[in-house]
Amino acid sequence: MASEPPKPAENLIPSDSNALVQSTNPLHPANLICELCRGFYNLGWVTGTGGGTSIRHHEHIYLAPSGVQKERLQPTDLFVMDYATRSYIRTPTALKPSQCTPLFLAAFDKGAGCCIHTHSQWAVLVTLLVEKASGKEGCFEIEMLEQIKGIARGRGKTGSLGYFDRLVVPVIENTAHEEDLTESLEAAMEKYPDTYAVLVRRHGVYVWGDNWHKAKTMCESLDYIFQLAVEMHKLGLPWTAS
Ligand SMILES: CSCCC(=O)C(=O)COP(=O)(O)O
Ligand SMILES: [Zn+2]
Repeated sequence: MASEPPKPAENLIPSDSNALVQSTNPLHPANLICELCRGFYNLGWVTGTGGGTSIRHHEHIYLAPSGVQKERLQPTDLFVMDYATRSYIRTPTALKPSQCTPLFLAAFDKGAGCCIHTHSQWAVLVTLLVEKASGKEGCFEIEMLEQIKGIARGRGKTGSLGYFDRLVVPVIENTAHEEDLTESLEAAMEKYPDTYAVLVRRHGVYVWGDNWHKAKTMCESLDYIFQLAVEMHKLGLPWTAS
């Protein structure tokens, strides 16, 4: 998806490679990523090209290009990676894969089927408030909100968090380059094995789930909670009882 109209010879891809991304099924990952990114753009989650989403479909990883307007993605813009070998089996001409690729792969290595990265302003503001409250390292913690029930209990566990459960989302420090976040994201995943999200200070959030439906539900629930938390803070209301 170049910003200028393509020259006739550009974006020519062998037809067998196109078969990986062309389907009349709206639930095909290539169609889903385009539809999801349009929705995420309208939520302010992937503004100015940042953020995005990736889906694992059996042995294939579907990835958007880097630095493109995510709301205008077409299925033929997508990269496809073989998960086992980490080699690209579809590479659109003149495009680079998302800088978030190693972070998405970290989520897939934990069993995720979909990972969403947003630059939501609510997520960014929450990381600033956590910084203020507890110094450099920290977690966003909140309890007694109905929407917490939108978050799964943890990997290998059944069901969702309950109203009286505390939601804990680790915060990692931002880096100059997206891919350099990978090590600290993986460390946070190890330290908080039940988490489905990691906030990135002054940057946004990574949210993953067993499939696109669960990842989207949790991302929406978290964004709602982050917004509420910012408003609660402005009103002087605490996020937790203790
Ligand atoms: C304004 S985007 C800065 C880089 C970034 O944070 C990001 O998420 C990039 O994602 P992409 O998929 O466009 O490589
Ligand atoms: Zn980002």
